[in-house]
Amino acid sequence: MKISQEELKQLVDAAIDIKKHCYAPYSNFRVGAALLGEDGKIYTGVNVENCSYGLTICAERTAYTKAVSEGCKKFKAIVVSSDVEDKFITPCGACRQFAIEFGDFDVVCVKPDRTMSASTTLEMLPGFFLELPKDSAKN
Ligand SMILES: O=c1ccn([C@H]2C[C@H](O)[C@@H](CO)O2)c(=O)[nH]1
Repeated sequence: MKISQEELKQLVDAAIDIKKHCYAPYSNFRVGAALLGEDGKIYTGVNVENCSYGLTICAERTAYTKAVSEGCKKFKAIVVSSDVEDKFITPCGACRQFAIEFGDFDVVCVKPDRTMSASTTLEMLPGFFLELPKDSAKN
């Protein structure tokens, strides 16, 4: 992992704490995410569900969207937290594709007891699709 133990601890704390803001009345499945930008800031996110179920946005994509809209597009790591105690909950396919758009960085899944499983965006989506527009450096 490229981040320090102190950064990891802060991300784990934030990912667990932010679950209190989840809006998951349909699944009752809470997910919290904490994303560390290369700007040093932590961008958190929660899953936000909708009565039209397919409109639901995952915690991870909430965090990426918050970061980008606040001017940060480069990331060091994301920590994903759920309430599931007996296995690690890993990002869904949509969140993996959303993440790889922003390059290769650490992805850490954490259980309520703070045990962790570490991976990277690249490991999680081999053979990914990515076609950046030619003038993407400007954006
Ligand atoms: O990586 C994931 C997978 C699922 N969910 C959310 C979506 C939905 O609200 C609930 C159950 O799928 O969990 C996330 O936030 N992140």
